[in-house]
Amino acid sequence: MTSTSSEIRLESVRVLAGERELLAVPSLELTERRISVIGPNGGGKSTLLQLFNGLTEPTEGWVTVRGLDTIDQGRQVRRRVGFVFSNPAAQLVMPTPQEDVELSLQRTVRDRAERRRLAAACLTELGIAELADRSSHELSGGQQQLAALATVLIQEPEIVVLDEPTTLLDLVNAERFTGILDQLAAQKGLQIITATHDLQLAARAERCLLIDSGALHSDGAPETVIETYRSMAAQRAAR
Ligand SMILES: Nc1ncnc2c1ncn2[C@@H]1O[C@H](COP(=O)(O)OP(=O)(O)OP(=O)(O)O)[C@@H](O)[C@H]1O
Repeated sequence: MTSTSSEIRLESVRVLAGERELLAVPSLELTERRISVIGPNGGGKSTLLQLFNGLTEPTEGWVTVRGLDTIDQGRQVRRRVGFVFSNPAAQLVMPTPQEDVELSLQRTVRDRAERRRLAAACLTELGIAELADRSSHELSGGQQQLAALATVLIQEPEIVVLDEPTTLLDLVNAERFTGILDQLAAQKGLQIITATHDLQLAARAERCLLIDSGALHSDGAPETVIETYRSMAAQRAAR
């Protein structure tokens, strides 16, 4: 895995659905290792995240990842940017976690025995070796979330984007998952970008973005941005 810092840039971006504007970001540059994205339901967090690997195409403007255009050079971008969805079942398509992780290696590792070895090592590193050959459908939401993360990490992305990764996790597993993200950023040098309603998780980032009504409302140190979000929520609840 790379240990150099990554960089995502947005310039004059607008995302429209028909006439409706879902997101507008005049200019944004993301270089920090840990970034959290918070904000009210429907504010545009997922839309923003999906711009980072070309899952969503900007209607206007452009998005680049380390100089690569997310649409024109989408394949190269997706090799660098792994995406973990909030619903892990969407990411687990094979009968078992072991097979799913092996599948992620199919294009890059030709030897089947090597794929098997690497997949097992990845599951072990995430502490879920014992789940390798269990039926994915029978795993708990939290176990599925870790298996889904394994299918992304095995591809050695430089950037990992996670859309509400801890919603299915109990306190112990949320804490464990968060520890794994900390480690990936600190030890492996990955850039980790997480959209979350878990403000404790959001606070662990170096930088926090507050997205509201399709716009970047606030951007800075997590404690400041989270405080802004709390005040905004309190005002709206009082209306
Ligand atoms: N494909 C689409 N077509 C039309 N509207 C969309 C589409 N995807 C999202 N939206 C709308 O865009 C807005 C932003 O949605 P988005 O999922 O980005 O918000 P979010 O901040 O991630 O919300 P949540 O916290 O509820 O997950 C919402 O009003 C949503 O209904």
